[in-house]
This record gives sequence, C-alpha cells and structure tokens, in this order.
Amino acid sequence: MNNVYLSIGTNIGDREQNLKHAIKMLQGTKDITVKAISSIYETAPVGYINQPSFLNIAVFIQTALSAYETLEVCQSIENELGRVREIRWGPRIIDLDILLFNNENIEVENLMIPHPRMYERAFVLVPLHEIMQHPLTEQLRLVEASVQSMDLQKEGILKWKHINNINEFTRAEESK
Ligand SMILES: Nc1ncnc2c1ncn2[C@@H]1O[C@H](COP(=O)(O)OP(=O)(O)OP(=O)(O)O)[C@@H](O)[C@H]1O
Ligand SMILES: Nc1nc2c(c(=O)[nH]1)N=C(CO)CN2
Repeated sequence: MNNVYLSIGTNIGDREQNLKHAIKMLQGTKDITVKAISSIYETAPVGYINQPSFLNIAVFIQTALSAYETLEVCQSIENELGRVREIRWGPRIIDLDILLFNNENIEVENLMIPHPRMYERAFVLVPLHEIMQHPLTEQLRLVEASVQSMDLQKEGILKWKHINNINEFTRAEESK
C-alpha cells in the first residue's frame, strides 16, 4: 500500500463544489482510500498574480496504484471536471498534483516526485502540514521546517473552513 499526499487547488466557478467533486471522485476510485483531508485554505495566487484567489487543500490517500497510475487518475479527474489548459499558472477549475509518494524520489517523463515546487509554496505546505501522518519521513520533516519558516500573513494564506471529518464533503452533497 502506498502512502500518498496530494494537493488540490481551484479558482474558477463554485470553488468549494469543485473540491467536493474532486474528493468524491477520488473516493470513488477503485484502489484509492481517502484517509485525511486538510482544512480548506483561501490563498493568494502565486506565479500568475492577476487572477482570483484559490481554495487549496491537501489530501492523504492510500493506494495500491503506482505513482504513474495515480497521476493518470488525477488527470482524468481534472478532465472530467472540465479543466482546460490555458495560461501557465493561470486560473483553473481544478488542479490535482502529487506531492509525495511514500518516501520516493521519482523522475520520469511527465512526473516528478516530490513535486518540484512544493517546498516554496505556502499554499501547498500549510494544508499538507495539517494532515501529515506519522512516521515523519525525511520529506515530511522538510515540510515541517519549511512551513515554520514562513510568514503566512505575508504569503496570503487564510484558513477558510475547517473540515472535521472526511465524509463532510460527501454528506453536504447528499443533503442538498
Ligand atoms: N508530481 C506531479 N504531480 C502532478 N503533475 C506532475 C507532477 N510532476 C510532473 N507533473 C506534470 O506536470 C504537468 C503539468 O501540470 P499542470 O498543468 O497541472 O501544471 P501547473 O499546475 O500549471 O503548474 P505546477 O506544476 O507548477 O503546479 C502534468 O501534465 C504532469 O505530467
Ligand atoms: N494560491 C495558489 N496559487 C497557485 C496555485 C494554487 O493552487 N494556489 N496553483 C498554481 C498552478 O499550479 C499557480 N498558483
């Protein structure tokens, strides 16, 4: 079983619904179990500044899938939710990135793990730090050190909604 951390971001349309849909689709994927979901954070755009703010979360999953198969699942969820690739770092309905896959370093075409820009991104590290599971690997220790050195106000990171348990997304959907 592989221990995997994902980052999910959205800044177009009904952002909370977009996150819910993505989580539901992960939960509905054979061989993936969603084990933890961070609070939802509202975050200032990074990279391409002239766009709406994002909602960001981190998700911890356990999966029998390989890293590459997990990437394919992430991409099919992005496609299903109607993501169109336009501006690099620009607005998006949904973006799923693989942050960590066990304690592995993976560098193949189209896939780099740990995600090459994660340690400099507060919108990734803050939610990730919230759901880190023990034992702390070398990579998770680095997350801890990086997040502690960041000024979250300066980085534009605001806790937007606390998620008490992982079924909250699904249940809220059903009660509509
Ligand atoms: N760890 C990873 N997780 C997800 N995609 C990855 C990863 N490493 C490499 N990629 C590749 O990156 C490609 C571009 O991803 P995407 O368009 O989501 O980039 P982005 O989200 O705009 O920018 P960034 O990569 O800086 O977050 C994907 O098609 C995928 O093949
Ligand atoms: N705050 C924030 N900024 C971003 C994000 C994101 O998810 N959140 N994703 C990007 C492309 O990966 C570029 N910039």
